[in-house]
Amino acid sequence: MSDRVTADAPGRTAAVIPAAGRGVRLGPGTPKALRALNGTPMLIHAVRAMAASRAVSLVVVVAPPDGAAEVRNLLDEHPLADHDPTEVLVVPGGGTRQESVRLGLQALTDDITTVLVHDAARPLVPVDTVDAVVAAVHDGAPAVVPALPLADTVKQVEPRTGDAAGEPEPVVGTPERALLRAVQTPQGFDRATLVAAHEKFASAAREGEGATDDAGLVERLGTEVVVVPGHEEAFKVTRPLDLVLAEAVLARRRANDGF
Ligand SMILES: Nc1ccn([C@@H]2O[C@H](COP(=O)(O)OP(=O)(O)OP(=O)(O)O)[C@@H](O)[C@H]2O)c(=O)n1
Ligand SMILES: C[C@](O)(CO)[C@H](O)COP(=O)(O)O
Repeated sequence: MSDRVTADAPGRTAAVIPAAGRGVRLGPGTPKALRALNGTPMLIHAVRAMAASRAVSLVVVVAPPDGAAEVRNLLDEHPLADHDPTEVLVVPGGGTRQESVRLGLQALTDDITTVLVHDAARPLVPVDTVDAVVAAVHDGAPAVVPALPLADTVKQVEPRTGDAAGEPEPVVGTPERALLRAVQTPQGFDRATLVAAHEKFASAAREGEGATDDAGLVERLGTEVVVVPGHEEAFKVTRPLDLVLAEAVLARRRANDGF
């Protein structure tokens, strides 16, 4: 457990964990957040990653819309350590990530002033990254994202749709890589800023014009978002090969730490 961030900031810090996705890109099966990594559901790893920060005293898990009871049972079967005071709530999610986060925000207690939003699909984020995000919010940034430089060159293309789907896509540009960052979670926010963004743009999600991350909504408000260093182990489990990588990271941790 890190001691970089202590509980002396004004108000409490909560983590909302959207875990309501199906995991279509991972392939058929159990909803992604409930699939096992080293025998433990991905969601449990993500909850433990948030609870590892001494700053986080409340976790709100956003379950699949019809899966809140199953997720509650799973959490009860995998309790946090005896001395860990973190409270864990479960609420049902929505049809998009944005909608799920909005529903999770509604479960926050009044004394929460700082909110992290962390994908269940990023189960291995190290506590130092969590604490760096919290520290930046406590230092006054209304919105903070952890991010890494890109390893690949990125091309902007003209997507092929309809009858042309599958045909080669014309390249229309190459953004300067040094100016790009691959954004991870947890993203951290002043609570009022994040809630205002989600309330203002709630209908955008329903109309297919939602944001793929929470900071994107805050940007639409015109509020500054800043970047802190992310971590390679905070990668998102999206496709089958990511499961192999996640198991390898856990094996390396076991070998290094004996946990
Ligand atoms: N309606 C949704 C969709 C996604 N998520 C959550 O948002 C996070 C990031 O989404 P992603 O990795 O895209 O997960 P899925 O939507 O499950 O994946 P896919 O797009 O492959 O179906 C995940 O923790 C996922 O559970 C959510 O809470 N509610
Ligand atoms: C929030 C996020 O993980 C930041 O990189 C990402 O945008 C989630 O995207 P997805 O489409 O839900 O995979």
